[in-house]
Amino acid sequence: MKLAIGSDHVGIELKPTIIEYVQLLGHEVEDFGPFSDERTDYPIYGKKVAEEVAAGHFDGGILICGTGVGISISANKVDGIRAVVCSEPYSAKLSKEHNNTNIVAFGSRVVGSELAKMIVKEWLEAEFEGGRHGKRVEMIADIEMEYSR
Ligand SMILES: O=C(CO)[C@H](O)[C@H](O)COP(=O)(O)O
Repeated sequence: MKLAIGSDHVGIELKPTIIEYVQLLGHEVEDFGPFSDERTDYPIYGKKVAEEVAAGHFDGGILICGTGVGISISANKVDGIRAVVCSEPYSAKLSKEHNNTNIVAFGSRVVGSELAKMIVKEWLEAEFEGGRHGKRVEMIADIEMEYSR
């Protein structure tokens, strides 16, 4: 898979470990910043990665901030994005199988590097099941359409 990754100043510490890990799993990954640990604002990077994924330039995205919450909320504001914030691998796996998530997020203040790797691995290896879940994901898109300007 071709993946986009981004963080904020809190998530930046964990980011190289995750980049190295996904490369080890055989994926290609591009970092959309930040590139220093100077305090910054997570919506910048949530939006950047989400736009890249929504445009079809990448197969999926990985986002890291302190909790994973702000950066995933920001990503979810971009049309076509279904970002999940996870602190355990089960939800990561099911979020792909049932909800066809295209971005996984987590918090570097919440999970350690080993748990983060497990979350990423489960998410990358899972596949959308379609069927009854397809209809529900379409219903999410309908809500998005209803509220888009
Ligand atoms: O988790 C986050 C957003 O959900 C951010 O990483 C967190 O809010 C950053 O806080 P601070 O500026 O105090 O380091």
